Amino acid sequence: MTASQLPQGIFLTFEGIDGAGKSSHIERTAQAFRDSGRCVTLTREPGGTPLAEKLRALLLHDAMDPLTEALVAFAARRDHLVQVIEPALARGDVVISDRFTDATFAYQGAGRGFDWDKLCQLEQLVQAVPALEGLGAQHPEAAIRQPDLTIWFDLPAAVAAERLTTARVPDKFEAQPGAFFAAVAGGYARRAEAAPQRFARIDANTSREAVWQQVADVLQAKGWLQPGVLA
Ligand SMILES: Nc1ncnc2c1ncn2[C@@H]1O[C@H](COP(=O)(O)OP(=O)(O)O)[C@@H](O)[C@H]1O
Ligand SMILES: Cc1cn([C@H]2C[C@H](O)[C@@H](COP(=O)(O)OP(=O)(O)O)O2)c(=O)[nH]c1=O
Repeated sequence: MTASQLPQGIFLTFEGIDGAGKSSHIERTAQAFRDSGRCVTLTREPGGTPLAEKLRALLLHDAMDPLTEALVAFAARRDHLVQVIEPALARGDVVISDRFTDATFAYQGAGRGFDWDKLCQLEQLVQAVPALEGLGAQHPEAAIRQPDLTIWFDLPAAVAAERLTTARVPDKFEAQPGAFFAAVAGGYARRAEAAPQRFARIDANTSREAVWQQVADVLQAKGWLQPGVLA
């Protein structure tokens, strides 16, 4: 199959505070794309490559200042982009990542208070990829790799905290107080406001099936999936 015969790759990210419900729907989303005949690369951040997974362990468990956290997160992202995401998109895969750069803005920016403009500089540096070189002249936002769609599971921090009390042993971030997650949620809202064409907000404060129906409606509205595979 020549390059021109490959399907157009799709880059889809799931975002939201810990406990918002991302993991509960990401595999079902991947399977819906597989059932529609697409190859899927299902991945996560921080992580997705052996090196990025080592950096994940440091990020989730070692004490760091916000700049250090941001640099570790973006270092993991660069390896993830180069080793996994870009090759998968070039093959025409549907890449579904549990978290991406919006999480860095939400957690290190809004949650930890790190400078938003400096995060934008890191975003421009790390997400510049050969496939998009030269596109920035006409459309600056097209100059770097960004998700085609970000599904944002929006949930009040207090509800997320209730869901997590028995769910799992908390990592460094999950052990943060409620006010931290309220700030993180605000960070996601700020990113969504700045890029409304890229974000689809899901009201995650409802039943699993009602959340799934919202996800299915978004994917169907994009024309990426037909109703039959979303049952
Ligand atoms: N719609 C929902 N209503 C109630 N509990 C939920 C819902 N969705 C997920 N959960 C539960 O909340 C916890 C966190 O869900 P998870 O999908 O792991 O969230 P995330 O991946 O965003 O951290 C899990 O125990 C999960 O079973
Ligand atoms: C991608 C990313 C994640 N994080 C945080 C958010 C989460 O608390 C944590 C990743 O954990 P999470 O995605 O919730 O995985 P799990 O379901 O295994 O807990 O890392 C950042 O602080 N910055 C980032 O750039």
